Amino acid sequence: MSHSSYRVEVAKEQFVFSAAHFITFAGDICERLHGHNYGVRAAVEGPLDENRYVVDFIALRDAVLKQTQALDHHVILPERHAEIIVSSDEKETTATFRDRRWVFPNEDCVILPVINTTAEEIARVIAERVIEQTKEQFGSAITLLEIGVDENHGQWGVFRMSI
Ligand SMILES: Nc1nc2c(c(=O)[nH]1)N=C([C@H](O)[C@H](O)COP(=O)(O)OP(=O)(O)OP(=O)(O)O)CN2
Repeated sequence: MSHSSYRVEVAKEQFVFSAAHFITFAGDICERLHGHNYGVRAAVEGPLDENRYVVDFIALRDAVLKQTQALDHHVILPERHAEIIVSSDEKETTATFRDRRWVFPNEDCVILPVINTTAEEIARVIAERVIEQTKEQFGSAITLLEIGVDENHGQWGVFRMSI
């Protein structure tokens, strides 16, 4: 049986956010704090509406842009890592990994509901927020949302959710 679908994609030059992070990998290796100029793209699938749109890609563009701007020029920290412990007081946010410690002004930080601040996990958080932000406008029109986050000129983490 053949299968056909419609899809809109947005991959704009403005979808860049410059942010600092560090991840752990291979069990107990913890990167040094470093930055990336992250790129983002988004795609939505679903049937065509009365405009012959899947969704208005201007609305999708604006929703993605809001999320990239929220991350731009911040330090991205994980909320759910077992060993990177993040805590904030009224002024500062402190992250620790074993005997290492980083301290930042609160306003410089974005703490995300992720285990590790990988491109894949950042993509998931952006996807969840885009869905939340557009749910009234897009309603039940969309069957799939995909968000890609590029860490370094072609190294993409992609999250796809069926809706
Ligand atoms: N699937 C994933 N793999 C990797 C991720 C990721 O998010 N998902 N992340 C990393 C690290 O964050 C790493 O810092 C990637 O940064 P990058 O600068 O690309 O790494 P390089 O060591 O190659 O840096 P250069 O400065 O370009 O030499 C790793 N893997």
